[in-house]
Amino acid sequence: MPTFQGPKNGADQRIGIVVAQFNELVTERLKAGALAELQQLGVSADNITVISVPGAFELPRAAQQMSLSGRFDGIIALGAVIRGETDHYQYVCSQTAGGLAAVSLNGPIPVMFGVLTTDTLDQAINRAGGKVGNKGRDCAAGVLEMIGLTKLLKA
Ligand SMILES: Nc1c(NC[C@H](O)[C@H](O)[C@H](O)CO)[nH]c(=O)[nH]c1=O
Ligand SMILES: CC(=O)[C@@H](O)COP(=O)(O)O
Repeated sequence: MPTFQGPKNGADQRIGIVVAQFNELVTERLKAGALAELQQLGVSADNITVISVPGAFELPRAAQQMSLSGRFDGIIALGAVIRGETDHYQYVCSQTAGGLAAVSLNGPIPVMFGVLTTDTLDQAINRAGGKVGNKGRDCAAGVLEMIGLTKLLKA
């Protein structure tokens, strides 16, 4: 049975990265991981645009503007939502995830969900280059694959 997997070669791919500033101790590490992986996969630094937003809740709007600009082939959205004392966490997580999913589903290009949603700072750091890995790196590899699939299935 044939299965399709998009190429992970980044040559000529134009990538938008939108990063939340909230918990920047974590999100800067996610960004570094994404940039390192994109470079290793052959994406030119000239083809990467990074923009920052205040927090995860603002990621979907920025991703939508990037998606509709026509200037990108794929988007990586990075953030770190860490539970506090109230139920605010639930609203931020659900609206951020739902908003980014809608931009990816309804827009012309793929959007990768690189938003950590954790109970503690340690859990977030462990997933931003610590012992569990780097979600930014994961999203970088994934966005190239999704771009390849998008182009393959559009053809
Ligand atoms: N608590 C966290 C937030 N909260 C801020 C929201 O994302 C948003 O910027 C604000 O409600 C204004 O619209 N953001 C994170 O990224 N991470 C958090 O842990
Ligand atoms: C995820 C959040 O918005 C959270 O950091 C806010 O903290 P708190 O619930 O203690 O106000």
